[in-house]
Amino acid sequence: MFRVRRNDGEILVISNKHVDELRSMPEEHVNGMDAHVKNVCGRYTTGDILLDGDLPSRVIQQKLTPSLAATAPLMKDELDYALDVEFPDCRDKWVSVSIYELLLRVVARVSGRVLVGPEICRQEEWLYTAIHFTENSYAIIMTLRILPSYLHALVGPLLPAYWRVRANLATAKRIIGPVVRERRAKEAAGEYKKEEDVLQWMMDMGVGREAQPDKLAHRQLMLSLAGIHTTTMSISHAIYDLCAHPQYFDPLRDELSYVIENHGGWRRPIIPKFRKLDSFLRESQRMNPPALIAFNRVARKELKLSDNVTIPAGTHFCMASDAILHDPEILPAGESDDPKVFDPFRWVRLRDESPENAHRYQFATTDSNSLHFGHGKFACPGRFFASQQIKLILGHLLLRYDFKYPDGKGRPLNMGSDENVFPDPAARVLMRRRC
Ligand code: HEM
Repeated sequence: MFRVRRNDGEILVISNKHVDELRSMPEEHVNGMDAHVKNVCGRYTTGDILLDGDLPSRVIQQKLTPSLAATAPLMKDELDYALDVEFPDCRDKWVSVSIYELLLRVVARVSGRVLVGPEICRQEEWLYTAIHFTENSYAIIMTLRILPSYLHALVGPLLPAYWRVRANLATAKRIIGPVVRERRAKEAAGEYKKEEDVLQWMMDMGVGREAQPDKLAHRQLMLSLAGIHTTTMSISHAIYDLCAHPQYFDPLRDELSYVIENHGGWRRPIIPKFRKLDSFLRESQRMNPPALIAFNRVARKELKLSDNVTIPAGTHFCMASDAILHDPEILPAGESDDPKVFDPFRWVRLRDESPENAHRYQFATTDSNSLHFGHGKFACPGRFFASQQIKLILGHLLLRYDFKYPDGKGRPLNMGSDENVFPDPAARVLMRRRC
């Protein structure tokens, strides 16, 4: 157990042997949202809405995740459109691109189809707002974190990004509010076949204030913050890893082609059958995690853990998710004993080893050692959707394009800011159309 000092406060890093007793404690004792709101400087980024109920998580768990197979064809249609409008013409020639920047807009479009629905997901103003809300929020977070907390109230409102976030919120309300009201009016008139999207499910499941159009718009921005850049980073890392280890292009493409041909094509529920791709993504995330720490929680009460460890009330604590998956005692054996070696099919080999492993070790599976999506009550509810979206997009890219680094270039070093890890967004790769 040790403390990490950030300028805005201390975080206690505790052993993951405590995960199982902590993950099921009531949220009045151990709270994930308190830690998120602190991490995203909620008062200044408007992220404090996360403390105002858990409507998005309920909707994702109860409606989106069970409907993943049904949403896949909608996402596929939006992806085909997005690739046509966003990707460059690279037939018969190699073209240099910032794959991160291209993917950001593709992910905003494809996830938008399922989150905000067909009326909104192609509106340029929405795409701009959904993407820039996160960038403006991080500009606030990273500036304020340089300062001690007692200066935040003074400095926060002086930051241009503070006002840009509020402008993004006003735009989201202006775009989403009329759609909510129109859907409700049509429903009242009995002439509306409900859309199958998160906006509609939030309209249906929201209770009291939660269902107000302005609140729904704000929640949609928070979902953009939770899902667009994170998903883009995972796909970018995977492409950077593939270009650094090009011997894995063929096995992944063979699996994709085999499954598509033998299981009815992209419109059928084939994505869970991409087992090598799943394993590759999990290993890529192990090597390039979203953050060095995870399972951020705040103790709302003093916690007495089973081995007499006491965590005082008010403590922000977390676990060293990156170090855990680089610990040779913990990481399951792979082709090498060295945890620094990238072994993308180690997880699918483990899954094939025994029937009880069949559903373990997947990209979206969390356990006490695999914490990059959190674990337990506050674990990322969107991870199954993210997994589907990443495989859909990456699968299409691998079959449609070749990728490589420019001559003399290799994998760009990851970038970091406090605990967060990012792929270099400006790094360039070359791409060429294959078919
Ligand atoms: C690779 C992509 C993603 C990563 C790495 C990621 C990671 C995380 C992590 C680490 C947490 C905190 C878990 C905890 O405290 O135990 C979280 C929370 C959450 N995630 Fe994700 N996530 C991803 C994609 C998504 C997507 C696509 C959605 C939405 C559809 C989503 C929705 C949420 C929500 C609603 C929360 C709860 C906190 C909040 O509202 O911000 N995530 N995610």
